[in-house]
Amino acid sequence: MRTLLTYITVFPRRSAFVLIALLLAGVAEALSLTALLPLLSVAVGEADESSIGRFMVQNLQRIGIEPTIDIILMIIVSGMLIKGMILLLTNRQVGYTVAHVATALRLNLIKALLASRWQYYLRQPVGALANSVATEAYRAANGFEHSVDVLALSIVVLVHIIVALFISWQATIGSLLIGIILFFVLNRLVRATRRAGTKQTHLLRHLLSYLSDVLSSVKSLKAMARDNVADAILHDQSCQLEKATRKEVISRAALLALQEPILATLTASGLYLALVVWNLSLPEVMVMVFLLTRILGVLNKIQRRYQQLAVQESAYWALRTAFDEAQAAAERTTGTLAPTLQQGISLRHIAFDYDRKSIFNDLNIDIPIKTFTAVIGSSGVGKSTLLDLLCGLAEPKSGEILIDGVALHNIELRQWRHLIGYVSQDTVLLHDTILNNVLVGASALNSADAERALQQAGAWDFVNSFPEGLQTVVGERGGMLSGGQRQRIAIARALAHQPLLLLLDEPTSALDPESEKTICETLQRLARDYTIIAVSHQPAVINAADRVFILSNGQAELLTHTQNKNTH
Ligand SMILES: Nc1ncnc2c1ncn2[C@@H]1O[C@H](COP(=O)(O)OP(=O)(O)OP(=O)(O)O)[C@@H](O)[C@H]1O
Repeated sequence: MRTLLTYITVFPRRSAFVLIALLLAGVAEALSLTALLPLLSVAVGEADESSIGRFMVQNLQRIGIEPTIDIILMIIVSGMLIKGMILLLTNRQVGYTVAHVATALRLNLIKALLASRWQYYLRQPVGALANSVATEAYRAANGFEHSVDVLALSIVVLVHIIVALFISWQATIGSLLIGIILFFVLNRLVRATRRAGTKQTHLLRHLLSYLSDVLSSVKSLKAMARDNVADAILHDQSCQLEKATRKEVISRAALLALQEPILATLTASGLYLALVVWNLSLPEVMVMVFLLTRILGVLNKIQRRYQQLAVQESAYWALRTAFDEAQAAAERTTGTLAPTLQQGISLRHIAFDYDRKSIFNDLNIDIPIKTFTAVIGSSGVGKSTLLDLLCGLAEPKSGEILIDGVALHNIELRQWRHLIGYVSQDTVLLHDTILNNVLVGASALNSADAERALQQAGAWDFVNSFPEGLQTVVGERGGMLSGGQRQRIAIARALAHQPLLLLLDEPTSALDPESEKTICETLQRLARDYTIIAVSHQPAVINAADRVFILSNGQAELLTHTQNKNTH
């Protein structure tokens, strides 16, 4: 019930549309079948005493239609045709709505995740995210369909009951009692399905997070013949998932199989009472049988839909939890000022911790514009963290980052990031063309910008030598290119939008000396117009830089030229 109400409040307009459409179809069916049986029996002169039959005959006669057999049959057929038409339109609307709900859930989650704090994002397993976006969103959208269906069918059963009460209140009450007994007897199966659905959601998340981790490191695992370790764990998780799926299918099949015989037994008992114990007339019994089957048929349908909802709802709640958590971890954007970079960047007394691990305790760095600064230091000292602080992916515990004298927390963060070109330590390209890899996320740029950036990054010669040129597809994670080629494409990506500040994390670690020299010359040339900060261990980069900072003990020291020479 909670899921049903939540769906309706989250998607009120869509729910109302679908509900009305399903209701119209259901009510058309209820009226055409339930009300026309007594009408038919009145028309053929059977002793049907029901008020609704007489009421309908009188009304037909009032508008000049004599309720003969052929007219009545035509009315029944027309009623069913109208119902069919309404159902067709309804199903179309339901289809559109399910697709819309799935898309909305996906987009909301992706948006919330991308807007979350970097530290939060880092903790999210990629496979679980892929699972949320792909399978959970689809299952949750199906859950939406089932929940609206349950609601619409409940209203239809109410219409059936109201019409039926006019025909025979005893038969109606009897049907309802049987329906309620059936509902409680079989509800255990619905609960079992819900448990299986929740388990499936949980297991699928684990399985897919693990799978994506294994797939991203498959090369080294294969090379060491350790792929069987992954296989064993994946096999175990897949078996558990299979078990949960089996339970769900069994509960679903059991509900379907048990509904009919239990219904038949209860109906037969009712008939026995009616015919033998209460000695009711045959027309009365016929009406009673008809009502029993119709009302119980709809009640059964409700229970089956409810069971389907029970399987799918866990996907919705898992998705909702992921969305709420991502929203709670949204990046705080306190700043409103438009950024400029005409003087320089200063870090003043910066302290920064990861949980309880102190990385910086008193970091002071000045970076004038149009300079090439290299940052060195032993592994794990905090070089990448420094870049994270500069682009606002991490926030200092205390101290200030000043951009042209303005504190970064007073600057509009997205505008500041638009001024940055960033090359990360691990170059992972998209499985797409070189052109799209360079222009990704910058819709205002075109192939001329990509070509210029590739030339600046020293990548144009090899790109141009490919038969497909810019349209060459680079393979999964850029696997069809060498490490150095991938790195140069990543540098081109950072240069494509002509940023003012270039942040490079080990930009030449995968390059041969010749390519490294080209990149360093490029960086020196770019430093005439841009401000460049490069984290690196490579002597070539350190030599090319105008200034070198060494990080140690949570602080930074500017090396003199002689110290610089001595460090390598
Ligand atoms: N998201 C994180 N959560 C917790 N600790 C982290 C996180 N990222 C990095 N660290 C820790 O902070 C320290 C500094 O990490 P950082 O990546 O900045 O080092 P680095 O100097 O760039 O290292 P390397 O030269 O090896 O790339 C490391 O000890 C690392 O384990």
